[in-house]
Amino acid sequence: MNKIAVIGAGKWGQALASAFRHKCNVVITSRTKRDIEGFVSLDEALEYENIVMTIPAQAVREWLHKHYGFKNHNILVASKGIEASTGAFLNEIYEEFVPKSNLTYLSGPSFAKEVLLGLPTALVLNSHNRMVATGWSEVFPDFIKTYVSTDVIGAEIGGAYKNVIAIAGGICEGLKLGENARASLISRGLVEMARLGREFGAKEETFLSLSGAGDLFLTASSKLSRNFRVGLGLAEGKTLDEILKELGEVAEGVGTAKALYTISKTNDIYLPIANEVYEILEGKDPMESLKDLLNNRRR
Ligand SMILES: NC(=O)C1=CN([C@@H]2O[C@H](COP(=O)(O)OP(=O)(O)OC[C@H]3O[C@@H](n4cnc5c(N)ncnc54)[C@H](O)[C@@H]3O)[C@@H](O)[C@H]2O)C=CC1
Ligand SMILES: O=C(CO)COP(=O)(O)O
Repeated sequence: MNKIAVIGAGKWGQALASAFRHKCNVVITSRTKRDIEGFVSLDEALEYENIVMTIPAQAVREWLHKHYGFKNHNILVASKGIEASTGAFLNEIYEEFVPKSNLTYLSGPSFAKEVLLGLPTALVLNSHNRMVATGWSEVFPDFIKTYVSTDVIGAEIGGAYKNVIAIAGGICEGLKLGENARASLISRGLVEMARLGREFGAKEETFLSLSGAGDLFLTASSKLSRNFRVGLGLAEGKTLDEILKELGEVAEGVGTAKALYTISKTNDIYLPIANEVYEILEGKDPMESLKDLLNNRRR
């Protein structure tokens, strides 16, 4: 594996392209032409056997329908999110278009900005096909340590869920609720994430490591996180439209909160923090939400 095509030239696509260039020839494409190293047309990118997908979760299904035909590609899915309109996990969507054995999912704490700077990072390659995941692990540069796992659904849930808890983390910070509140929020968020994981057959250990706790601790406590910044904006009383316009980048927690709300109601799974985040995004006052969450009558 020494030639890779990255699809989606946003922050994560460009950071991964630069990381893979340490060992491979890399091209990159996106829906609008960009003046960046290795930019090619989508048709040319789809001729590559090894493809990295960084298209936001809410756009994936439509993109695959419009542009994709399977040609024995090995695909590394690097996006994190759950489809808002259906509650489908990314692996379910991709598996409609690509055989399971050709799919690997990237997870773990990794701000694009730090990867671009070559700072030490540890990530997990999750696939039902351990050999394919190991193949991907070999193309990462030395500053990125990689682990291989077969818990695809655990990684999917960890990567998507932490974005919603990161919004809650930003709200907590914006409302100046203190460090105690933040630690409680993050640890109860982890419990919630693992509870959902159990329902879908994920392994408990996945949530205790990079794909769960690791990514959650990072994102729910840092202004580098776009989702955290959405929470800060909500605490300041800005509308979601204003916040997303200012952000100018994707914040997957917004769509994923809606998906989790649907999953929680449909399957009767108790996900209190995620559901409060969804209600805040729908207009509930964050302070009211907080009182509801911290009320001792609720468990
Ligand atoms: N930025 C980061 O630190 C990390 C991001 N991710 C995940 O990677 C994914 C992408 O994030 P970023 O690149 O940071 O976002 P971004 O906002 O910087 O870029 C998104 C890219 O997707 C493209 N895009 C948006 N809608 C599209 C559509 N309908 N069809 C085709 N292309 C479309 C945009 O043109 C842009 O190139 C997200 O799922 C995010 O959660 C994962 C790990 C780290
Ligand atoms: O997934 C990420 C870090 O692991 C990026 O988080 P944000 O999308 O919130 O910036």
